[in-house]
Amino acid sequence: MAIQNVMVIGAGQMGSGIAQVCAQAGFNVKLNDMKKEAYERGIAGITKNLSRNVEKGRMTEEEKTEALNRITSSLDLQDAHDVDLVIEAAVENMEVKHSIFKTLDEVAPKHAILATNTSSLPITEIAAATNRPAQVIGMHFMNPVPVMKLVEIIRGLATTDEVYKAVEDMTVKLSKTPVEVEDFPGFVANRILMPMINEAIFTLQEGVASKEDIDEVMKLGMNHPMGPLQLADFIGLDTCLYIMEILHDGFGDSKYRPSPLLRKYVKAGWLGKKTGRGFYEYS
Ligand SMILES: CC(=O)CC(=O)SCCNC(=O)CCNC(=O)[C@H](O)C(C)(C)COP(=O)(O)OP(=O)(O)OC[C@H]1O[C@@H](n2cnc3c(N)ncnc32)[C@H](O)[C@@H]1OP(=O)(O)O
Ligand SMILES: NC(=O)C1=CN([C@@H]2O[C@H](COP(=O)(O)OP(=O)(O)OC[C@H]3O[C@@H](n4cnc5c(N)ncnc54)[C@H](OP(=O)(O)O)[C@@H]3O)[C@@H](O)[C@H]2O)C=CC1
Repeated sequence: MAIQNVMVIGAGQMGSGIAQVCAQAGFNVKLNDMKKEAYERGIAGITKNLSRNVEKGRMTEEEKTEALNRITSSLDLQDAHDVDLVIEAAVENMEVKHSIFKTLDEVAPKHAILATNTSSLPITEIAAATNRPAQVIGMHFMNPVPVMKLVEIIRGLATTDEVYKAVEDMTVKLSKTPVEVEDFPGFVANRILMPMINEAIFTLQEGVASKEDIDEVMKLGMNHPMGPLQLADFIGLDTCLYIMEILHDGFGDSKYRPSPLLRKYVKAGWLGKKTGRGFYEYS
């Protein structure tokens, strides 16, 4: 199954990173979002990252221009009519993903693979919105996409070996390392990472230490590159809350209950770095 034309849905922090690495690897990319401003923000971030690569001698100015020329803007899902692979990276919400996958199933060519970058939502349930569940798969990149090596690949109940292999090959072409994971709440990455972040938020809520000190303990004590509260801000507190709710619902175990402080911040619109304020403030 040859993949050349890719559509990435959602030009936020994950979608723009995915579009960047696909374009750098030689794929033609349509970067779709509902708003032109979101696309423009996404492409500005990609341009900045590629310019940094040129400055650092990792690519030439010509290669940068070629990569940018491979990315085109899309504001309409109908543009999926000629793609081989879609990687959906819109908001972490089942209703939104169902609606996107339903439309994609109607529009995309019969052979096209429909992948989702969901952090935690069941692939099998997303696939059920389509008439091609055999061609639906999870392709879970890590943030920041251009830097992080891992992609969790998650099969839905019906995903075929051929589709798995095509996505695995594509991941290697993107210079990433694929790891196969079963369709279980939070997969592997977030089943382990997110309870740690949630526990750090409970630790803050209970006044055990300041946010800076909680982060310092994990950075200096465990050699984590970022403390858990800084990482939560980086991921997005809305996404962290969605993931905890999926774990809580999926396992029915109270150990996954989201911290009330996390809920409060999300209700306040303090979503982390992307909104300028979360546990920390960003200018
Ligand atoms: C929620 C989910 O579903 C799954 C997830 O993704 S969970 C989140 C997983 N990600 C992590 O855990 C990230 C943890 N943090 C880190 O690894 C590091 O702090 C970091 C890579 C983000 C930054 O590294 P750092 O050494 O602290 O800072 P810095 O020196 O500025 O950056 C290192 C390199 O990464 C690049 N970089 C940092 N942020 C970047 C971004 N957002 N986009 C592109 N490149 C970025 C920098 O440009 C720099 O590259 P050079 O080699 O050109 O210098
Ligand atoms: N943040 C992280 O660390 C990681 C996130 N993920 C997953 O990636 C996905 C995206 O997350 P992230 O990039 O952080 O989120 P962002 O909020 O940064 O970006 C999401 C983008 O998708 C847009 N969008 C929302 N609905 C639609 C739609 N129907 N069609 C097209 N675009 C849409 C949003 O527009 P608007 O803002 O206008 O709503 C926004 O521009 C989520 O499923 C998340 O769980 C996976 C790995 C890591």
